[in-house]
Amino acid sequence: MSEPLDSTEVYRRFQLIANGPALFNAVVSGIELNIFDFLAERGGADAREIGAFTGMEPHKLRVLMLGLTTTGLVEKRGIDYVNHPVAAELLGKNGPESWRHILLSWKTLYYPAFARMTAALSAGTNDALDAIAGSEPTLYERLGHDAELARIFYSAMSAFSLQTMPGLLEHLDVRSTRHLLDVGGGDGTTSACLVQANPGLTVTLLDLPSIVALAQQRMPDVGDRVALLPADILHDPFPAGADHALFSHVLDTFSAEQSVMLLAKAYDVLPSGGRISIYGFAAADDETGGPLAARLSLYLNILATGRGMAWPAAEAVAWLKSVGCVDIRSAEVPYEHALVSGTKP
Ligand SMILES: C[S@@+](CC[C@H](N)C(=O)[O-])C[C@H]1O[C@@H](n2cnc3c(N)ncnc32)[C@H](O)[C@@H]1O
Repeated sequence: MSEPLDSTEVYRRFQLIANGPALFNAVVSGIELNIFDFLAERGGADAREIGAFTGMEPHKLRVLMLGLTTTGLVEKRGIDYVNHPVAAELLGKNGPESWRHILLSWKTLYYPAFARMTAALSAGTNDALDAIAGSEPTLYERLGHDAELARIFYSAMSAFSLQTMPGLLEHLDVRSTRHLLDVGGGDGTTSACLVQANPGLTVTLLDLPSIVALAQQRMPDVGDRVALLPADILHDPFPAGADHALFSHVLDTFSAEQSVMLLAKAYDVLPSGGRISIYGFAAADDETGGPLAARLSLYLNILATGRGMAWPAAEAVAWLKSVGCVDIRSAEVPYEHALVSGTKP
């Protein structure tokens, strides 16, 4: 006898997906109302105490706590609510690496755009971008018009970079690197972590002028070890002098043709023995998952740039080969990431 459908994993996942937008927003409300930190600080609290803290009307709080306990992120023990260890770790702390920044940015930028997915995919353009001020073709360029949106976006980007940094620091081989080019280095989170972890290393970060200005404000003090260079990486030449080029979470925002062109530009300015590393979300090579890669790929196509995806690692390997690299290595890293590196002979 076949298994009843409602006891299958796919059915359980279907229910989670179908009810997901409500539960996602309940978690965001928990963040915005500081419920996770309140529970973290106190080790737990009952509805009356949470009500006094949030100022919420008891019935509305009851409904919100139903949503939060349904996610499993908050547990009920007797009359007390406590954070599950996952909530305590990812949401209960308010540092720059917190998942709070990621969820708040998904609420503000991603999910309004996802409601327009069919139209954007059918049109073949990132149509959802028309909700963001400006006339430029990509989200990154339009963020230059809205300082608050840029802050929300880069707080999330930085949090994700910090969440995935241990994988990068463990697998990126910079033992023989003197000077690294951080291509599309964003707000400098990655550059700063790399120079802090590798005492002999200096970095030149390339990004759009408005993002370089943001990096100037947001980067921790790393002395003169990170140089910031405003550039349009598609059109401006790459500076000479580096012996390693890193593309961290960058090629996913470009088409395959543009990615190969960018890798060739990096290859051209590197000396013999120089390395190119590609780091980022990677869909499974057979393109059947996972969720982080699928979400990012959809977001890129309907909103951010209208192209690109969480490229499978096998594709990045082929690109490096096509520009002339040898000794190409690929490592799977947590958070559905891959690091693919090659050497210029
Ligand atoms: C997803 S972010 C990655 C940031 C950083 N490398 C990291 O790993 O956190 C992609 C970056 O590429 C930059 N970028 C996109 N198009 C660009 C262009 N044409 N010229 C320069 N930078 C660009 C964006 O401004 C953004 O900072």
